[in-house]
Amino acid sequence: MENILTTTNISKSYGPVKALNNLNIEVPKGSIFGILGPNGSGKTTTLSILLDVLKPDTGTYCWFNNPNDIYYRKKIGTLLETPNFYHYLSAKDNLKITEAISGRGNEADIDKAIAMVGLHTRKHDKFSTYSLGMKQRLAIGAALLGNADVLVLDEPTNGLDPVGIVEIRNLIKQLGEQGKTIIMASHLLDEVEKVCTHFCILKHGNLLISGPVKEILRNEDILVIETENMAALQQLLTTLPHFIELKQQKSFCEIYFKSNSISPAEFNAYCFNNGIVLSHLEVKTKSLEEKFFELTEN
Ligand SMILES: Nc1ncnc2c1ncn2[C@@H]1O[C@H](COP(=O)(O)OP(=O)(O)OP(=O)(O)O)[C@@H](O)[C@H]1O
Repeated sequence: MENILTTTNISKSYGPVKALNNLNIEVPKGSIFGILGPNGSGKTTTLSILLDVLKPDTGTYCWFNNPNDIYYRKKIGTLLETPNFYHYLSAKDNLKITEAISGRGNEADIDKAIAMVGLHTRKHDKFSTYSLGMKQRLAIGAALLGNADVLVLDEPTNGLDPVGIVEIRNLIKQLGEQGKTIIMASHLLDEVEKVCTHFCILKHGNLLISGPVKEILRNEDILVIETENMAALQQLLTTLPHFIELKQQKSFCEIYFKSNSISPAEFNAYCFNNGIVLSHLEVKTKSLEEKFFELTEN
């Protein structure tokens, strides 16, 4: 898959604080790429460098596979902090002002951007009458002006109520389906898991992991089972080469295998043929939360 962005060994310090340490990430075209990390992990520093607001101490980055593309910023819409819209003006008039100040887009783009963020029927209403989610959708609309191919969003659901959060998450997914590449910083595991196709995790400026959400969360298969014959099962598991570990919960247990090593049907048959009857068998995907704590604790 073609990459929209590649970074090579980017480092940045603020005095004694190493905010980024040799960051190497690749963002595939058309992905929704989450930059995940706790407060102070280097997310905003990363976005600021990628948008040329801040210079890295060392390292390089390349947008659109073309290091000589001097117009690349025109193809990137950004939402780094909430824009100051005029409360007494409509969505359309606010975006006209944004367009005039930024020089991005034209009249037709404004209507298109408003339609893309689902504010078409409210475009003549005053900004002050909008819900929080609508206000943030308009901010994303402003980032879309000029028909940006890429959106860079810093914590796009910060400060929103639950309804607003759902609105923004759905909008980001829709824009991804329409072919936009979206790079978003977030400290919410759940958000990244629900919205992103790819992600990386930063901690103290170090990259812990990067790649497709599905692959990272699927490098182990977990089977949740119940049986009355636990002792025999434990004995049997030691004979399976791809068995990793067994975690005993209250009434059931979780069995970890290397990825794609045994299907649930094969495991069930293997148990049955060895005299062990399973009263429950279910496949579990590791949550991003489990993976995150596993990575950050190591
Ligand atoms: N202008 C600055 N001067 C000094 N230190 C800074 C500056 N900006 C950031 N830092 C430090 O660099 C580190 C990374 O900060 P950064 O804002 O990039 O992290 P973040 O992951 O975006 O955090 P948050 O989620 O809180 O926004 C932190 O330790 C922060 O205190």
